Amino acid sequence: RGLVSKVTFFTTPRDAPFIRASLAGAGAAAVVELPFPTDDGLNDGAAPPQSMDDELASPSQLADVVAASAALRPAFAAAFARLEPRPDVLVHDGFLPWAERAAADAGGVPRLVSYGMSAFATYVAGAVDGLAGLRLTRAYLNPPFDEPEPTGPLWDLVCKTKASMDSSEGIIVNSFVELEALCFDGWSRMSPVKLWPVGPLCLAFEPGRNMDRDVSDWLDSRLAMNRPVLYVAFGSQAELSWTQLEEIALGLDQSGLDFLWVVRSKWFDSDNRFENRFGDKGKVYQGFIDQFGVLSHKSIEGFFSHCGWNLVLESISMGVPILAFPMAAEQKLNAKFVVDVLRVGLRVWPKKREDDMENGLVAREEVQVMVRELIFGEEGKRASTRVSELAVLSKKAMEIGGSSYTKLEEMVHEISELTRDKSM
Ligand SMILES: O=c1ccn([C@@H]2O[C@H](COP(=O)(O)OP(=O)(O)O[C@H]3O[C@H](CO)[C@@H](O)[C@H](O)[C@H]3O)[C@@H](O)[C@H]2O)c(=O)[nH]1
Repeated sequence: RGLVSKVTFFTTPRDAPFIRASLAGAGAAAVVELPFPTDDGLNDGAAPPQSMDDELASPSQLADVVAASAALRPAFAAAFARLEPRPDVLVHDGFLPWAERAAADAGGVPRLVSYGMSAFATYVAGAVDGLAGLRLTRAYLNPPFDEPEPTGPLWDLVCKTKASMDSSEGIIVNSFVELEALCFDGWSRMSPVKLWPVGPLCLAFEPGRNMDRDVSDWLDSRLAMNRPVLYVAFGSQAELSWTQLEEIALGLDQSGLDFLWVVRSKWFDSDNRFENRFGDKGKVYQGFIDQFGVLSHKSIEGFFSHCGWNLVLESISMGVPILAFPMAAEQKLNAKFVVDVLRVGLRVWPKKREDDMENGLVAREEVQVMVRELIFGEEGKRASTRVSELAVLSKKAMEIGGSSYTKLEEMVHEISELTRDKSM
């Protein structure tokens, strides 16, 4: 929108087509590809995935993927040094802490860190003080963060990430002031590094551009019959046991609701135990779907999901209440925020069973009762009203003069001042 004159994206050849497609029509944006080195074993079969979008990637491999990405630093530094004119700012993902040294080596280029989590989770990760009216226990954290003295590769990664954020000029958050006001206030009391909420970024796009015809036809048919649809998707990285998948399948089937369920390819075994299983009421989709498009469809009245932060924002932006089934990363915190703070959703709870004492299963009865409560129950109705209000606020935030638009302007202005001061 004319705030920045030139942007260069650095990415790997694997992700470049996706970045280019997203930038179509975005004007002065260039893409530079940085291939992974081939002589360090990264490309052989035993190597970790090179992206968390990889079908093989699991949350436990995050630290491996990040460590592998450090091999890109020499190529990045060389390409960065060749940029003309010299860049005013480097924006990098929070999970690339090696970018700090690259920026220092390039003569101290100021950095902004783009961090994928909510302001709430970002605040909790660094906070000493609690947030008023909110009770959190270690049960809302996943290993190793629920330990009194965490250790291990994930802990080390989070410490490095935090250090690179603390030494940056600011942190870009996909959120908006009105959604997490309490957390932005709490953060500004705790840290001199500014948080810049410039989202929900999904609203920069028109939803439904890449909808599969088969999916939109099926959703249209439900709308025509006035049958609400529950959308079910647990993200690309969820690791669900067969037993748990079966409980979900039985619960959905017994709920009598119409549902669209996106499943990972690896969940399809040779028996194809999900395809054609639910008849006309349950559509199973295998692979990557246009999720934002699905959420924007008028037939969708609830989202049963793992509560990754991006989908939480997409669901809120489209006014769809959430049934939370948090699994990995900071998803339990997101679920807490969605259910108890924003009050735009409900949550399923695992039941301890003798055969699964460690994690407990979310049982079919729980699934059946809670999906119906979300769509038809009193609590679901309240969540639906509240999420519709937040959907309006989210769109206002992204409009010209809205809070996220204004924050973006302020951020660019501050960085320009900083570079001007440095060059004087
Ligand atoms: O078939 C699919 C699957 C995903 N998506 C999109 O991909 C993104 C997925 O992001 P998110 O909802 O945050 O889920 P994860 O990929 O699981 O996110 C990881 O990263 C998030 C922060 O960036 C954390 O909040 C999560 O806990 C962590 O699992 C969203 O925009 C989805 O709409 C699709 O469009 N189609």
